[in-house]
Amino acid sequence: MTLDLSHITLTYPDGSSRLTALDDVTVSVPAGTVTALVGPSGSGKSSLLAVAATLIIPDSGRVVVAGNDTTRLSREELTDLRRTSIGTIFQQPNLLPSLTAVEQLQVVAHLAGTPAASARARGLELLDAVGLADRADHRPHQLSGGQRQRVNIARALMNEPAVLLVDEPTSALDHERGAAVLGLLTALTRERRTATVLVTHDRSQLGGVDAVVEIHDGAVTARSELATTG
Ligand SMILES: Nc1ncnc2c1ncn2[C@@H]1O[C@H](COP(=O)(O)OP(=O)(O)OP(=O)(O)O)[C@@H](O)[C@H]1O
Repeated sequence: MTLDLSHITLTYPDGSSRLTALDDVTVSVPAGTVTALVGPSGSGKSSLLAVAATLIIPDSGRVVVAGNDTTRLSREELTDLRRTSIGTIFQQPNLLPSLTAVEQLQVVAHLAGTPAASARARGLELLDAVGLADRADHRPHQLSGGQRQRVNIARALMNEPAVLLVDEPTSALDHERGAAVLGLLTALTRERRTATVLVTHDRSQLGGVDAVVEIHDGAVTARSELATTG
């Protein structure tokens, strides 16, 4: 398993008491597969993703990323793990307006200490993998919404993460572009062997995923394994 969340409980302050956002949630995601996390608004999906990203430390439970038990890591080691092993893709691409597509990717590699020439080569390779080889020198305002989300996906893969965390990546796209982005995410998950978690409201988007975990009021209420090719 490349991502193991076991017995995660998370509470938030709520006036004089606490609100239980996650209640003993266990999810394991093998390399090369996509697990969809579905559930109504407020059910705890984003909280679980933030726990998996090691951005929120749960009250109890264990988060193991690429074999690293994160509860045992120092703050510096966690930062390092996030940079090297976890890719995140959120609803809005959040690209830097003044940088070209390939430069968006190079920044990530630069922060991880990769030499500039190899970062550019890898950036171009990834833009090719997401179908944007001919848009490498375009800035965000020169790209469509779907193309911006593809740059975002390529950027998340720049440091070869073991874990890919994806939150509603198609919410800003029409159905056709959304389906294309999801198809791409599934294909890249298989090809690059990431353990991918996909948060979605939309059940029509579950076609290519390997497993579905349903969450209600912070607890897992159903799980199903679909065709696994990973
Ligand atoms: N920082 C916070 N402080 C207090 N309560 C929070 C905080 N973040 C989330 N919550 C609460 O925790 C519960 C789970 O929220 P979460 O954002 O994880 O749900 P979600 O399933 O991702 O919802 P949505 O689909 O609307 O994004 C909700 O009741 C929410 O109000």
